[in-house]
Amino acid sequence: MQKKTGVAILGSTGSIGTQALEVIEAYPDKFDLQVITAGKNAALLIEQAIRFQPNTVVITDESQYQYVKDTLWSHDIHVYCGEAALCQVVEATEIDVVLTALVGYAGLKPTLHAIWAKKNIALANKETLVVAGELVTTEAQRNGVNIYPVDSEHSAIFQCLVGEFHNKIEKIYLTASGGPFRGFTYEQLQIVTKAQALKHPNWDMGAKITIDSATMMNKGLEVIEAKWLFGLKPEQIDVIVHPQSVIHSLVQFEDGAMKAQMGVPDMKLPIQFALTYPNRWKTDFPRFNFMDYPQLTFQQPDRQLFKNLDLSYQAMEKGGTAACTLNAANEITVQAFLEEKIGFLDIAAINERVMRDMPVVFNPTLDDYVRMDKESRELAVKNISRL
Ligand SMILES: NC(=O)C1=CN([C@@H]2O[C@H](COP(=O)(O)OP(=O)(O)OC[C@H]3O[C@@H](n4cnc5c(N)ncnc54)[C@H](OP(=O)(O)O)[C@@H]3O)[C@@H](O)[C@H]2O)C=CC1
Ligand SMILES: CC(=O)[C@@H](O)[C@H](O)COP(=O)(O)O
Ligand SMILES: [Mn+2]
Repeated sequence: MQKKTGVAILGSTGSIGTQALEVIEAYPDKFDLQVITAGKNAALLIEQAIRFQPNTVVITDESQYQYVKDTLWSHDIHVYCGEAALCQVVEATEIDVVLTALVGYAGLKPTLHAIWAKKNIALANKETLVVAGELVTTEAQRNGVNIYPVDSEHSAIFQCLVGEFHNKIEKIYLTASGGPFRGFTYEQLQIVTKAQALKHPNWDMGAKITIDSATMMNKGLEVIEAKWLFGLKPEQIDVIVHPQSVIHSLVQFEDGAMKAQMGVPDMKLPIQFALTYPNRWKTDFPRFNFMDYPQLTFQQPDRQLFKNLDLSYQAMEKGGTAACTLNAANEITVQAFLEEKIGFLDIAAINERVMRDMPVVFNPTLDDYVRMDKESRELAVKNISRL
């Protein structure tokens, strides 16, 4: 009998995490769920732990540790809490692959620890590569670790590259839905609400990425993610708005041939492929029906109105800690928008100011990233208080 794949899911209570559990549940004889973790949602973590009986659970929010531990006392499950625990639990011998489904900068250190422990990574947490792509990809190479993309666009590119890894990429096109505010004017964007911004036209996702999609920062983060995953230069990465989100992205090779990967917008397929590469396992995921999509359309993104996309290209061109700064500012401004402390257009405006005013450290160490993340957050908070 073939050995089961030992899996750790960091962020099992989120949108990607819960869908990953559906994938795991469909193959009980092939996956061995070792670790699940949550930020604050203790109730769901407990429910998942009882259902899936992993070896270990972590609740990052320390105030909920006793509750989780007491509730799971009769189960043979290790319970830990805090950020440091995330970095430790990924190192367990039984784990083959770590799915990074937590959101934001919090993903960086656990991912690095998993890489240092020589675990393959199924990467949903794009911020890890945005913040520290240089360090993370170097460490992955040094440790012989594969990083399999989960993000739908990067999974699409990766699927197009299977059997083509020896061929040179001329260019890739990342498709963007354009978000809920595609086609809006400046005046309209001035008065959009949090509730409107949280309504993505095609995908049901966590709050932070949904706001990022609305500001097109998500596409900017994905451009940087693609640079590191596929070793591309900025001019080899283009963004095309495709409102239907059916073509998940495209690769153009040196002979001019283009390959695209398409399907209904459903994250379970990219999650599963990241866990089963190079194999495809039979699923009952929804199938594509051409008659549901009589027209697939394309347009240029509006880079003047959706400034975050350009800021991401600028950060990528600058290199060093520039993207770490942009990401930090964006995490603060998105949270402030979600708390209704700033308006929609303030997000990109403050991100731009923080990028302009923060120095850039080149050839950064992990300590440099940690410091620049902290200082960039502080500067973003200062900018918000000045509004
Ligand atoms: N959702 C999607 O379809 C897609 C998501 N992604 C990327 O995947 C990642 C996850 O996104 P998504 O699932 O939507 O996000 P969610 O907000 O739905 O879930 C985030 C998860 O991370 C946990 N978490 C949040 N903050 C922390 C923290 N500081 N420390 C530890 N754990 C934390 C949450 O725990 P809790 O809820 O218990 O507090 C939850 O389990 C993001 O980087 C996103 O950009 C990429 C492509 C598509
Ligand atoms: C599902 C996924 O991968 C998201 O990143 C999605 O692509 C967001 O949509 P936007 O194209 O609107 O950013
Ligand atoms: Mn995506």
